[in-house]
Amino acid sequence: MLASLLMNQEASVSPTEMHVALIGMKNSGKSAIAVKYLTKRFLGEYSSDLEDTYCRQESINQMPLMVWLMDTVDSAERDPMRYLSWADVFVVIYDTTSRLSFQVAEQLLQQIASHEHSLCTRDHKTMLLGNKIDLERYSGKKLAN
Ligand SMILES: Nc1nc2c(ncn2[C@@H]2O[C@H](COP(=O)(O)OP(=O)(O)OP(=O)(O)O)[C@@H](O)[C@H]2O)c(=O)[nH]1
Repeated sequence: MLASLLMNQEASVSPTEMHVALIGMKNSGKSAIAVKYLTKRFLGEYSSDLEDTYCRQESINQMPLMVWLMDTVDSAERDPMRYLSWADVFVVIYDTTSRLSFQVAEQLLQQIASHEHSLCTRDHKTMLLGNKIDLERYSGKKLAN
């Protein structure tokens, strides 16, 4: 998923670094996705309630690209500008078995769109990512139409 963002990124001006913010409702799987990107494995145990930023060096067509990944925490008390003013790429994550997490994702997409229109001239990319599809498949739980 992040690799495809990187491939798209190379089509524009070659950047030396990229800021990616993982946002979404609590428990949607942001930390799991960060851990998977960083370690290439799905780990059941990790600390997920801390907000942190990680980096990983990628190589796209032999050009180095430093990817900074902000694993955010869903908290009404924190200022969304911490990621809105920072990220080049927003990955909005929802849990495919939770309608509420999809509604939160919709609100986040609106928040990003209004930030882009009113405050920010930088070019962003935004991706909506449905997570936990394994649960949807095996438990039969899925969002109603
Ligand atoms: N079955 C399944 N479980 C997942 C998946 N992704 C995450 N989980 C589990 O869902 C729970 C929440 O995942 P987290 O990565 O902590 O979610 P989060 O969005 O970072 O949560 P906060 O940091 O509290 O906002 C954990 O128990 C994960 O192991 C997935 O793709 N499939």
